[in-house]
Amino acid sequence: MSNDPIDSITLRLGDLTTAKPTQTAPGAPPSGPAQAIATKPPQAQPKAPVKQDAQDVEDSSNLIENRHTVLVKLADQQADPDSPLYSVKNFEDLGLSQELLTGLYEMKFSKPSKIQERALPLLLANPPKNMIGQSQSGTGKTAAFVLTMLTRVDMNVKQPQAICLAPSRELARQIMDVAQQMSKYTNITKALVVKDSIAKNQPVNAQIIVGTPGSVQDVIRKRLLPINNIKIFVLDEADNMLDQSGLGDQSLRIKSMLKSNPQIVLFSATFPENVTKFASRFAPNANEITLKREQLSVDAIKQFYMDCDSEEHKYEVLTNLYDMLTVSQSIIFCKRRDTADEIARRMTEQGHAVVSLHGKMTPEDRDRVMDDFRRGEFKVLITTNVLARGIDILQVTLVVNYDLPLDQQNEPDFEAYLHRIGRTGRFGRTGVSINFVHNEETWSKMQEIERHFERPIVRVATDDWEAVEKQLKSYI
Ligand SMILES: Nc1ncnc2c1ncn2[C@@H]1O[C@H](COP(=O)(O)OP(=O)(O)OP(=O)(O)O)[C@@H](O)[C@H]1O
Repeated sequence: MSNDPIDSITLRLGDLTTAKPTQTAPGAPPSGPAQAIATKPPQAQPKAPVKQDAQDVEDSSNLIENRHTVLVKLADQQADPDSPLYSVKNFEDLGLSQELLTGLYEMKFSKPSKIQERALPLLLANPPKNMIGQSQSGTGKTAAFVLTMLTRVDMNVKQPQAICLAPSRELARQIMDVAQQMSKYTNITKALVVKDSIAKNQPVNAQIIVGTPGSVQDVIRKRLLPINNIKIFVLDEADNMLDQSGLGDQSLRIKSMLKSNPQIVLFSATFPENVTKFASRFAPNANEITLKREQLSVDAIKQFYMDCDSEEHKYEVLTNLYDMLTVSQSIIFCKRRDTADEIARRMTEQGHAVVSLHGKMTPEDRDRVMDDFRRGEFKVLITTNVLARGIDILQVTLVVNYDLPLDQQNEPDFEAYLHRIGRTGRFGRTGVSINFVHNEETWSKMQEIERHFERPIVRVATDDWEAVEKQLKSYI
């Protein structure tokens, strides 16, 4: 088995002999070398002197130290050909406009990851070609498709030109946030189309649309969103969007309504066999960047399991874990919404700063909870598979599978597992995932997962908390 994704990544190209990289984003002509771009970090505003005690001083120097360490580690990884973050090129070599580059540098993106370096020239080439792109969780797929959507916009056309669909409102909001930041130095207009985000009967004329399938389908059907000028149609978490009966039907229906022959772009960390054929039909003659199964896991995510005696013992182990560890932020995944609520209620009673989020909540509550968690007001988010995919919060260093992810046949859901643990260990950071098993059946399902990804899931004792602390602390 090769550990080098560059050697073993499969790159299937369509006929590129006539393709040229797009040089500019319309309305954003290139000028001058990259060095001319605003690369300096924004100047800190002078503040009135504040009294700091010794603890404060220590904390802020730690922060600087941590950020420095992360950046150094990232630079090392981006220079390591074995890493999915490796690249030989710079963003300036990838055919992006000056304005987008300025946005990127302000976001502290200094070098592309492997998927960005490989996918962007193919995505931006003319005539446009479809793309099926796969890369490990947290390796920067969002930037690849958001930059493509932004580059495809013709500023003279004041109508929607790019649609991106995502499986959850939280992910759609996050993608919109990335698009806002990346396009900060352009005049490109954007609209989020999720439940309750658009006033009733209000037309949607923004150039970039990001949303969930149901809501987007709804505004198109009501003829509130003109689709004659759509040039690019992106499905993030594409395997999920094409597989799930509801989302799959909706995505397919939206695609069939688009008569402008848009470029189809599918991205995900996983493309299980049962959807690859459908994906190829959905995005015909696509350039394909795919990974082998054994390349899917992010090695920086250390995987553990804890042997519990019973369902109730799982809760006890969970609270012991949180009493012992100082985790910056973490996500606990449960199978059912009521389990998520119940654990949140009990842990809150015991004094932990936790919150739950699931599909039964109102959109307003979901947004509030997510925003609070992003701001760090809660350290623990308890949720279901609704947040398994795409959510990017760098402070999350621990993921707990309180219930193992199982599919409708009660078999291990390998894709959900990979996406869940991928909420940590983002873009070169380390992370820990812990699976709770409590009987023969869950233990054997966990072993199937271990065999599937060919990565060890290491046992952590539940009777010697000192040992547990030692074992986990260095990673979290
Ligand atoms: N070139 C880059 N330089 C620095 N940071 C980057 C770069 N590209 C992406 N990032 C950061 O890496 C993190 C992960 O990126 P992103 O969310 O796009 O991953 P992903 O591949 O879409 O993951 P998932 O499969 O979980 O959806 C984000 O915080 C993003 O801002």
